[in-house]
Amino acid sequence: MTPRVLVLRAPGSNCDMETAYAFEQAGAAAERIHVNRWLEMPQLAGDFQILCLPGGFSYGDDLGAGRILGNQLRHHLSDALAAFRDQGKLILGICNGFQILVKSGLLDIDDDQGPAATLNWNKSGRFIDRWVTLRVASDRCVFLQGIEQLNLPIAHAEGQFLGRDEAALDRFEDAGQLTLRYAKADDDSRPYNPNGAARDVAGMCDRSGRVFGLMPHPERFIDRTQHPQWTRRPKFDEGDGLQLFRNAVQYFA
Ligand SMILES: NC(=O)CC[C@H](N)C(=O)O
Repeated sequence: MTPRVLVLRAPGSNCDMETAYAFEQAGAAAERIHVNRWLEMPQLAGDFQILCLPGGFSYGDDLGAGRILGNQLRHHLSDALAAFRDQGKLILGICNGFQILVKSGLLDIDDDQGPAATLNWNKSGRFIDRWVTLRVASDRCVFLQGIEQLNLPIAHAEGQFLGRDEAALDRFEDAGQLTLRYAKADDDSRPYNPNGAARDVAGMCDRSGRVFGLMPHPERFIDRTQHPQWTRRPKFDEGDGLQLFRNAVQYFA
């Protein structure tokens, strides 16, 4: 079966086309749909197997990155999203999409005291645009199956993952949710954790492993020529990000 992907657009999304392209390269059929169409017709998600929240600056990052779209999902599309999750489907949030997922309540972050983790401004207080090395830290996440290490670009201002306290981080860790971490690379002397994230977290999943959000951009490394050093590296076939999308497609095979 060819899974159908709903790539959700909102005012300020800017990675929706690349993300739809990445899913198509991996064998899915992707459609970009504006959030206002989904709000008019919540049942339209029933025709899709994967929901993807792409990167960008939804609603201009007003009130904090991802806050407004996260609230729209939480308050106006909660039934449609709960049905989507309960049917065993997949949800992926990339960069701004991760910020939206954190604020939407879909990542099993909230407890009886409210959200136990958030994405804060980068420690440097600046937007950071560079490549990072990542390692997969648990086998919980559907999207990361069979992947150990990745090289991907980041481009964000509000990407510092923080837990409410160490106990909250321990709970996520024990559940295998802190799946993707920034990692040291031998050939790179820059700080390996670019934004000061707690426990080097670059991405996390929900307890089922079917909802996943990450700050780096896998859709920006599909083809090997997208890597800044592709002519100097030993020959390789494809970008590191492609396998992540392929894993999502293969989940429905
Ligand atoms: N690339 C993106 O998705 C940017 C995310 C967000 N707007 C930030 O700057 O933090």
